[in-house]
Amino acid sequence: MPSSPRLPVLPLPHPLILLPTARLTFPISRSLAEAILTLLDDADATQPLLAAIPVPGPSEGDGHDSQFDVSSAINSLPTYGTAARVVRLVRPRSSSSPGAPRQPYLLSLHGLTRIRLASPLQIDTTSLDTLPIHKVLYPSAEGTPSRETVEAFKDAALSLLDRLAKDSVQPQRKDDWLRVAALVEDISEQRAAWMADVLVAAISGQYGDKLAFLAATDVEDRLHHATELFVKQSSIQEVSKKIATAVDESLSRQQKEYFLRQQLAAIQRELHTLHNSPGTAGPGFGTGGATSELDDDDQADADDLADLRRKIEALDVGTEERKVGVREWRRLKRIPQGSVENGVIRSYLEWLTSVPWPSTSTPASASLDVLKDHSFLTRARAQLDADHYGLDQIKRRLMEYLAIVRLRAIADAAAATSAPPQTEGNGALAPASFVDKAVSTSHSASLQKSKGVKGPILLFVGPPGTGKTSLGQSIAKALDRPFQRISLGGVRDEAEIRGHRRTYVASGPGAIVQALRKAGRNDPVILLDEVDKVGHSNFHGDPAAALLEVLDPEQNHSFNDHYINVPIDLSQVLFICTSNTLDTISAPLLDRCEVVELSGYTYDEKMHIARRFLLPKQIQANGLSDSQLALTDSALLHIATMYTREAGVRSLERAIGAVVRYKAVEWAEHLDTVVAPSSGEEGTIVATKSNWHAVVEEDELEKILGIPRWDGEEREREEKRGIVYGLVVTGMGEGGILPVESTVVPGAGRLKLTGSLGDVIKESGEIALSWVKTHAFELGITAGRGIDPLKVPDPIDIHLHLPSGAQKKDGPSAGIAMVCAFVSLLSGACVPKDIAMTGEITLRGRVTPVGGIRMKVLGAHRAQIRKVILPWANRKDVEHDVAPEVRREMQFFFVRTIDEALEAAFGRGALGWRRETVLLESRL
Ligand SMILES: Nc1ncnc2c1ncn2[C@@H]1O[C@H](COP(=O)(O)OP(=O)(O)OP(=O)(O)O)[C@@H](O)[C@H]1O
Repeated sequence: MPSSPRLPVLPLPHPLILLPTARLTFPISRSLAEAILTLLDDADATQPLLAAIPVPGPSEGDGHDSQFDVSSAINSLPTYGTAARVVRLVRPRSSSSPGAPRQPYLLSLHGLTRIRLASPLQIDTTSLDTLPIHKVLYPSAEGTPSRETVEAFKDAALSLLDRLAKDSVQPQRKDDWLRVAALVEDISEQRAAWMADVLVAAISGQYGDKLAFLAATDVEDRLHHATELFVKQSSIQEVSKKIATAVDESLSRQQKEYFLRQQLAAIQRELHTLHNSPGTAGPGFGTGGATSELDDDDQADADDLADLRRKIEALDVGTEERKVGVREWRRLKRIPQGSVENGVIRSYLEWLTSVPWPSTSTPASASLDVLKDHSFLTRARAQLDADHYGLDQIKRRLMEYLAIVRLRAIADAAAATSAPPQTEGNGALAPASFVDKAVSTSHSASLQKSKGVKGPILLFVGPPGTGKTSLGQSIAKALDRPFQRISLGGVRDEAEIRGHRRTYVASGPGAIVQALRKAGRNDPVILLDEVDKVGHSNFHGDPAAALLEVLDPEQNHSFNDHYINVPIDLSQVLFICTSNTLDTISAPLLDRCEVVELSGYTYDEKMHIARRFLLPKQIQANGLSDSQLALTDSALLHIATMYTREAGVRSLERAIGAVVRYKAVEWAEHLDTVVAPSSGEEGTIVATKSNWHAVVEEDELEKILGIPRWDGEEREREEKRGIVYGLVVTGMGEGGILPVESTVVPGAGRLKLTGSLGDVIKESGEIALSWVKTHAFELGITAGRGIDPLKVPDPIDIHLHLPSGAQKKDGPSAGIAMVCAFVSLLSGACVPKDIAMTGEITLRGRVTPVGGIRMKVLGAHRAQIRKVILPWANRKDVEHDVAPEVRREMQFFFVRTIDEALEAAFGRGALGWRRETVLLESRL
């Protein structure tokens, strides 16, 4: 070790640092190189020594020698550094071309030992051309570190070396680290400090940490610094390894999948050419070399993509749908084929392009031509008549509706033609056309149009099978537009109408978009079936609110399906709603609709419908002809009255279908038995008709349809104390009769009500009993005024029951039936079994009007009831709504008070009235 206390000082450019035992090569300026050359010359044979002093950056400066400041040219250097031997100075090669930049000189130093500058030194590090000679001190000889410090150092060093060896990709490097680890394990305590210098110089670490390590002259201190540095480096190494592995894994999975798919495609191509080459019949492929469209996946895929591209190109430039289509197409191209994301985007694009946008749908002129035609209304009427029997009022209403649709469309078209001409956009999907221009399009024109006056939205209300759906179909046929039906029964989730957002797995568009796609036009007739059964606000959103948006002419020109996520114009769609009842339809929805009531058919109408529509339809559907099957009128009526008792004709159609099928089987068996096996020609079938019974009589029906369902109903209906018949409308909108049964049980004057009754109907029961109690003396039930008939002579309870206990019942219209039941029960008089009644009562004894009269009267007629007691205020309903043939066959009593109702029910003088009553009877 040289003993000279003065050495030339070389500041190392930031962030270089030279530790004892390490070697460092770095570029220096020409002037500095010349200064070092002079040193070399002076030193003769020996290699000259330098004091290599690190020049810290601003962040590291303060920790050690605070005078250092890189921003100024004159810097105070730290007072610690390394004595280094100049190993080599490389002169740059002179360049052949004159203008080329000169290569720098390269200086190699070998660190020997730590030194300290005897006094602080100020130096200009930016323009250094001489090496200042300065007095240096060699720190005192190193001592031996403590055992614990050395152990901690070894542990940290070994774990770092182990990690470095593990993470090394090159085997040679791995071996090197392991060899160093072996050395560290065997190192003695005296050599630990030296080992620390070697290791810290060899690994990468933070500059600040290394500076601190260099500044530590005390051995113990130095080992602590080294231990810290190793621990820190180990964890950095571990984290970076983890990140690298994670990134690597995800990348390699994608790449692997991509390569495998490519290979698979290549193998399939090879196999395909192999099987298609002449003379090679592939084993196990059956068809030999024959090509099947199922084999050529690649081609089909390419065709699909080309088709998709064409469809996007067909969208109008500047429209939202086009912009989204183009954006998604670009994404599709970026994502590897076969990946999940690719499939998701593709199916989205397929949906997007299959929506009938104004630009891609049938031109509006086509449907306008139909409407403009002078014979439109006549043809529409003919269509309605051809599809439906009767329903005169409804057909008249529909004709009005169609006339409005026509006038509106013609007025809209006139307004559109007087608007300024539209600019046509370039439809090609060439890259240049991807730049969407803000051109006005036919889409925006249609948005404009839709702001015109709106026709009403029809709502057909009626029991099942009364022709609501088929009326919708007839309207579509009359308008020559596609018909789509959306069933809303049981829809609880808004997404079923509006679609799921694309973030959902397996998301898709809602019912409206699906119907539009099936229709293939933007102006179909869409029937929203069973709007009364759509769910209301819940945690799945509010389907009723979504429906409101669809039906609201102010909003539906930009309907937003969550999946498609591009506003869709529904203003050209004709919506028709159907429902069984009005009770459960939300008020805002009802507000947007115009109600058309279909109450049900009389037996007479059913006979006509059956003969003209249902029977021919079933005969044709079952492969027979008119000459092979006929039903007598009495047989048809028997089916309608004894096997079905519904407002509509669906069960009737089903029953007729059953009869036709039975006869079809008989006909087939008949053919088998009479046609000789040798004569299998057509002519022989005709010849056998002579002994075939084509006509179905009434008495055959039991054999075919089983025991009549309603046979015993009339017989079972009893004229019994405490029982009267009320009139009801079921939840399906169907009218009918319902017995009101009451009986006396021992008790304490209470009223017991059963039969799934709601609050309103229970209150009716209380009112009825109170009225009867109040008038018990006048009615001859009690011997004196003020006597409670439920307490005197014996304390009793009254139990009132409405059968079909599983069905919920509510409403006030059973009021008079309950009064009659109580009066009958307490007086002993009976109400004849052919009388049914409906009407709400008040405590003062008035009878107030009720709803559903038409359905109730028709239901009563079907149930063979011939006398009906109704509130006086419902007189007009009967006159207007009930068919004349039904009115002719029935007797109506319109009553204003309970007194009148009792007289009508029990008959004049049947009750022991203790006062004069006035009966206002009216017969229609
Ligand atoms: N007036 C009629 N003339 C001819 N056929 C009719 C008539 N009314 C109903 N039908 C026939 O009855 C069957 C049932 O009718 P449809 O399906 O339209 O009933 P709906 O009222 O829509 O019932 P739902 O409420 O259950 O949907 C159809 O085959 C229809 O053609």
